[in-house]
Amino acid sequence: MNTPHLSIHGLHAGYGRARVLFDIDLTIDTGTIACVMGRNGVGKTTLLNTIAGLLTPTAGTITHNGTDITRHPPHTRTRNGLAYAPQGHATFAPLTVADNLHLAHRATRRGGPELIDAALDRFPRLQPLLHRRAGLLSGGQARQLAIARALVTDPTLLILDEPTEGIQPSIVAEIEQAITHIAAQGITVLLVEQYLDLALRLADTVTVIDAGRIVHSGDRADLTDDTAHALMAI
Ligand SMILES: Nc1ncnc2c1ncn2[C@@H]1O[C@H](COP(=O)(O)OP(=O)(O)OP(=O)(O)O)[C@@H](O)[C@H]1O
Repeated sequence: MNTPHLSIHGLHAGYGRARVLFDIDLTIDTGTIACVMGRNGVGKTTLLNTIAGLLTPTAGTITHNGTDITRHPPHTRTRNGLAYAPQGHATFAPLTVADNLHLAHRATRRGGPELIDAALDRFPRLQPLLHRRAGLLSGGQARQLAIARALVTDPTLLILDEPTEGIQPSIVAEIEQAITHIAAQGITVLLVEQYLDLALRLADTVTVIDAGRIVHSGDRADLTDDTAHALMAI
């Protein structure tokens, strides 16, 4: 039996008086890929931001690796092995690819320089671009850099918000392969993904959110593609 790596209980969150998430319960086992799905604006990014510590929940608890991190600031969560690649191009545009990786690596003080080599092995497309400014990368290259930046912090939990959004198919396939390898290394992956087919290929568990509440949560293996499509059409 797997050990729960991330446990969320009774989580409520929002922005001021705008309440967005209601009573979220979610448990993710070590080394599995959990996919959170739902239509635009249902609260997926809000959930990830709350887990990463960018937003303080109004109620509930978040436990990572056995530690209650609900009130921990984001940098403490990162030092304890949580890495977050947010939506969009989460890189420092004026810095080179190499400097982006070194900066992220130094910030956490977890592991040695071999982490940078390992991240580049995972995304070989970045290797010849090491001296290019991140702001000059294509959308797909920037997305790979954002995930590589998360990887060099030596995470035990990798959180990815729509890693394939707006990206050409060949790079989507590379990102899919990288996520599979990352989980096979024992890293737990929490993924928000709008592209249903990709999500269903990658996921061990699927959680569907609608209007800030979980409307489905379970093993991917127990979900037929038809049911998945029906859930996403809610
Ligand atoms: N900073 C903010 N201040 C106020 N309201 C916000 C803020 N960010 C998001 N919201 C609102 O919270 C709700 C949930 O947004 P969220 O980004 O979490 O949804 P989502 O499911 O990730 O959608 P998408 O797929 O479009 O990213 C939406 O109604 C959104 O307008």
